[in-house]
Order: sequence, then C-alpha cells, then structure tokens
Amino acid sequence: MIAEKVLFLVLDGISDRPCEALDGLTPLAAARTPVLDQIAAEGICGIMDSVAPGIRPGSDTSHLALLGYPPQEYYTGRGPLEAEGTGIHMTAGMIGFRCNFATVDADGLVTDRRAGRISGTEPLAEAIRDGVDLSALGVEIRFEAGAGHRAALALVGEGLGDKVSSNDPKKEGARPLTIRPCTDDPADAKTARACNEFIRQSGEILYNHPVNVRRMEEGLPPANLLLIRGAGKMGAFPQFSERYGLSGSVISAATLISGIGKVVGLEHIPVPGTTGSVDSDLDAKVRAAIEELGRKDFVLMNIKGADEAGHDGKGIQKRDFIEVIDEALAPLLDLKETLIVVCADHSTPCSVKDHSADPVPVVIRGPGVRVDRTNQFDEVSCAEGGLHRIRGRDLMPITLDLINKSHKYGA
Ligand SMILES: O=C(O)[C@@H](CO)OP(=O)(O)O
Ligand SMILES: [Mg+2]
Repeated sequence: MIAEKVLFLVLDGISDRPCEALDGLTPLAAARTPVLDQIAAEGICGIMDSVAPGIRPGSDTSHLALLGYPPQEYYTGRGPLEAEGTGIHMTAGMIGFRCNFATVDADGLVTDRRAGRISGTEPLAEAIRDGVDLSALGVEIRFEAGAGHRAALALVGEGLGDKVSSNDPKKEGARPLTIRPCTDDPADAKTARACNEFIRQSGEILYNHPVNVRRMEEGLPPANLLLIRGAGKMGAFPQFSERYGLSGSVISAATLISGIGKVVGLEHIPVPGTTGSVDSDLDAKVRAAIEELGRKDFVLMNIKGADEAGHDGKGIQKRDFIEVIDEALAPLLDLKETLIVVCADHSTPCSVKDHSADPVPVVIRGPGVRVDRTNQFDEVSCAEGGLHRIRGRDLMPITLDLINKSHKYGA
C-alpha cells in the first residue's frame, strides 16, 4: 500500500539539551510519551539539521526548509511572513516587520520582551492603527495583533527599503536600540525614520491605554513598547501544489507559521481555542487536522507551546506540556494509511532560552516505510534510527518518494 495523504506535525522547539532540573534528561526524554513512542516504534527515525549542521535556525528559516523552500534561496526576512499570518496582505513595495508587545520601565530599560506573555492585544492593536500617523513621512501603516505577545507591522509608501536594523536588544535589562539603515541607500534611511517614529508614537499610545492601566493595577507588566525586527519585502514562492502536485492546508495558531503556509499556497485553517501556547486546545487541533486530511493531500500542523517553555527556561513545564501533546496525539495512531512525519523545527534548550543548532528528532510512519529498531521518540534514541542524519530540505523529497510522487533523476 502507498500513502496518499501526508501529515507534517511540527512540534515547535520540542528538542532540547540535558536539563539539570530533569536529572540530565531532555524534557522530551523525561516526558511519558506513549503515543510518540509508538509512532517511533512503527516508523523510521533519525535526526535532522533543519538548515545545516551548526546553523541556529529561526522558526521562519526552519519551516521554509522543512517545506522544501531552502531559506538560502527563498528567505527575505521574517517580517513579511509574520505579516501575512496576521492577515496583512503584503504587496510589492511594502516592508513587513515582526513586533513584540514588550515592557519598558521608568528608566527606559526593557524589563520583559514579551510583556508577561500578554494575550488579547487586539484593543492595543486597534489603538495603534487609529492613533499612529506617519503621513508627514509619506508612509502608511498596517498593524495587526498575533498570538500572545506577537504582532506584525507593515509600512506602505514610495521608496521604502528593507535593510534596517531592529530596536530589540534581545535581552532584558537593556535599552531598546535606535533603528538604523544598514546601507547608504536613502530608501533604507526612510524606513528607519518611519520605524523610529512608529515606535515613538505607538509607545505614547500604549503608555496610558486602559489595558495597560488595568495590567499595572493587577501587578502585571504593561505592554508599553513595541520591539520590531525581521524587516523584509515579500519573496517569490513557487506554489506548493504546482511544485509537489499536492493540495495542502496549514493549522497553526502561530502567525509566522500560518503566514509561511499561506505564502506557499497552503490554506490556513483557523481552529478556535488554539493559542500557540501551553493552554492551547490541542484536541481541537488534532481533530481539525484529521478532518482536513479528508479534504487535502497534505496538512502542516504546528504545535508551539513547548518552544515557549524552552524560551522561558522552564524544563519541567516543557516536559509536562510534552505529555499533554502526547495525549492529544492519540487519535493519529488510527491513521494507518497516512504518512505521518513528526519532527521539531529547531531545538529550544531551556538552558539557552533561545534556539540552538542541535539537530532535532524526526520520525516518518506510514505505508511503505522501512521500520527501524528505534522505539522511543527523543533526541538520543532517534539518532540511532534508519534515517540517520538528514537536513530539513531533504524531508519533502523523502516524503514525496515514500508516496511515489518523486521525479526520477536521470533517464
Ligand atoms: O515568537 C516567538 O515565539 C519567539 C521565537 O521566534 O520570538 P520572541 O523571542 O520574540 O518571543
Ligand atoms: Mg520554532
């Protein structure tokens, strides 16, 4: 039998390094994961360098690689992808940015890059859309809230460049930076000016916003600053269906991933109750993926919460959430005729609180797969599997071959 349907399940940032809090195990190894272990036992396992060995990928570059769009060829920055995911349609000349609602203290120091992992920022986004005016600079803005502390900005105007720096100091206790053009091109100078003015005006709007007044009363960090990064113009992406002959959907609360899906031509399927965090309704997500596999050939599903726990350095929370994921995945075991690919997009070690280049575990389970002897889904066990060590960009070709849709190389 040959599988006709493919489920790509990306467990965002699930991969880790040994954690002190877990007696030297990774959260994935420490977690009780009977479902993932059964998938490993019934499949072929390996480890994967999403981009290349030693390269520390973002979720943007890693997901592009996994979908067969190597970032070295296709990446034009995170901003436009994140913007598309929030519903901003990026057209020629627009510059997109990823934004964080963040907290700055009275001394001007960033005390929380994620404003206490705030959620429900729509009223803040609306105030920014209504209040920011960059017309004196010949620029209009689009601004949309994303999941959690995330948001996206696009600048619209004549002669805007995308080679500008970020105001994100990338660590707490530091001052936000001034955005600077990275070249002598006046277009980049114009963008940098517009960004700095946007940050100033939005900061004023956020400072006294009732949402923040209430947060401060409740002892929560206010979202009183926007950190913006990942400037870019939209790239050109050959469509998934034409490239692979497969129709497809993306299921992800994280707007970056739904944005990547959209730009390569996957239909975004929103699932109520999913948050991109550890409180997400994963049962609903898994149900939606199974339903979607009834209509489409390929489904990309991203589960984000473990990555957040890694960024927060919370090993025990990460282990516990992995157990929640595992339970939610149980219905997938019945999909005997579907090719199921499970992997992480990158490692997010709790000890690093950011992504690392450590390779991630990967398993492929379904008809035609040569089952190896690995029966546990974790970083070390998978390293002994039959896929050995592959790159992210190898995953689509391997998948297509397993469903007999690869092209013969040679005559
Ligand atoms: O969006 C996220 O989850 C992370 C990583 O991409 O970004 P940040 O560190 O700004 O929260
Ligand atoms: Mg990620």
